[in-house]
Amino acid sequence: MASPALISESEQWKDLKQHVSEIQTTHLRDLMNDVDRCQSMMVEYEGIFLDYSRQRVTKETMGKLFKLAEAAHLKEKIEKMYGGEKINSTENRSVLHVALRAAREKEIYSDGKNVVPEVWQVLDKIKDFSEKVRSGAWIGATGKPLKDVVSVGIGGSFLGPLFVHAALQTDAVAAEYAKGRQLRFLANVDPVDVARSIKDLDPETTLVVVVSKTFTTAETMLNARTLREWISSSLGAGAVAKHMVAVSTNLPLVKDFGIDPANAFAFWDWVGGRYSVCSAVGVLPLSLQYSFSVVEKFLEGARSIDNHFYSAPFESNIPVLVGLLSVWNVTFLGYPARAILPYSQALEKFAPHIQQLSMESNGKGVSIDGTSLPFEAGEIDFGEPGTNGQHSFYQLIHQGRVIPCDFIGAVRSQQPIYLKGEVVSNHDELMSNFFAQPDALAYGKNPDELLRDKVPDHLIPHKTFTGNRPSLSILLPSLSAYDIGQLLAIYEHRIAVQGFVWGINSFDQWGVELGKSLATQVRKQLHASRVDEKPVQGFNFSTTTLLSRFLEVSLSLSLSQHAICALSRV
Ligand SMILES: O=P(O)(O)OC[C@H]1O[C@H](O)[C@H](O)[C@@H](O)[C@@H]1O
Repeated sequence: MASPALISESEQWKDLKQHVSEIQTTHLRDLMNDVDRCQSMMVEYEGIFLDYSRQRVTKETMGKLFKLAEAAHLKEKIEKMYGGEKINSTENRSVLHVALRAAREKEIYSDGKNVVPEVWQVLDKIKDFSEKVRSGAWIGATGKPLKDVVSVGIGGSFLGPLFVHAALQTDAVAAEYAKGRQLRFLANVDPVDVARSIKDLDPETTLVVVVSKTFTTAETMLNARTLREWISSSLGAGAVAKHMVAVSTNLPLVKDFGIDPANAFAFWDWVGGRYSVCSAVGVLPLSLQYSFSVVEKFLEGARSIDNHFYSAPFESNIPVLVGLLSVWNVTFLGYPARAILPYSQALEKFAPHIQQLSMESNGKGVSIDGTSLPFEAGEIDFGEPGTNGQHSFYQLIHQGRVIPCDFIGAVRSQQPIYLKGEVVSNHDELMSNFFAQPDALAYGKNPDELLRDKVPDHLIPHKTFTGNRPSLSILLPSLSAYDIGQLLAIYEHRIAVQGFVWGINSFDQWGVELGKSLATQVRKQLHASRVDEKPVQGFNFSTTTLLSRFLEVSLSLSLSQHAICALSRV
């Protein structure tokens, strides 16, 4: 029998819908008393411990979710992805970020061609180039070694590498390799970001890596031209060849830009931007900073999860479990958001990366066949490292809106401190919160308990915690490059699981196009008004008013003065 066009028409979906009312009668306070249930909701893989007992699910719910996964052909979809089928059907592309971290001898095909050899060709090239730069064998135009790197890119060409960089910065092994070197990122087209990214850097000792899958992204290309100007105005146009390299799928445009194709690092259209951190997009800048050997460990970590995701039964498959739980929370329980709460400062850029990964992948309103979805897909991701978040937005999570939370912690700190005379080490202090918060959310505090605590009557409603707020906990052994690779891959695959079950295309992003094309119209208008004093036209009343005001106030600055201002500040 053919599958229904929409997963929401399946019996398994309807069954879960009905099951919601049963779950609504439960409270986590009671569910947590069932040790057998809790035990069944703990999974371990290579020292990564997942505890999802604080989700609003019973064993029966999980059984129904596994049946839903079957109805959605989850296993087949995963196999299609790994098999290089063009599952990104609106762009007619394979989705093969798993090939980016495949072992050298592995075979993964796209369009009938094993892509692994070319992946390793680029990885070998990165290893060779990064070793040359790091050892001083590759020198700048004035003969000095290049110790600083500015990686210019935005979106998927920025957020993943930034997350990994932030995480490796305090890892003892990685930090040792990074001594005396700096890695910075330039993403925003805001000239303020240009100024920040090159503050106190010397073009003579700086290498600029332009990272853009398409090599057409307006922000990145203007930033790249700006840094090209920064280099050539100081060292001469000939210096660009020694101080600028590129990562892209569009090598002809790299050449047109003036970067020697020999210094271009390729990737392929079967790598989505937000899934590209394991391509040269992340591997090149990170290898320049931390050495290829460290980054290779990161790739190996991601690979271990790729194998786990592909082969583990759903009941013990971490990405599948957390993906199904998110589908349950978003679509069946109606919780629109998810908080990413790493109890680790090293993971401070994890939530921003997951925001793009998740919201650009699953923020869709139609099924893969183009049918409007009669249910909500995608979720609002946000987060901050604990404990900072506790002193900020946790109030809302405890007593306001219900937001399923991901608590992420590590057994070992990257930077342990134990002060003599303190009750616990600094890491144990941090982790006390990691263990306490999920129970506070699950159990809450009821009026009877407050009465027993002699809380005055008028404060009881204010001090009551309803509890029954779902969370899951992921405890990693440590935060080495390997662990970071694993964490990344868990979330990449989790998001794919969600999209596969919802029946959407998680690998396109048409929703970002409209704003871009309207910006092109505005850009033309700004140019015409500033250079030829043309009036604002073709926009609605509000935009015309706002644009005219912007132009009137700033028109006194001519275009050339703008250029001078920007460059002098640079
Ligand atoms: O790497 P690029 O081609 O410069 O693209 C950078 C980013 O811009 C686009 O608008 C997409 O929304 C992102 O998915 C992409 O990562």
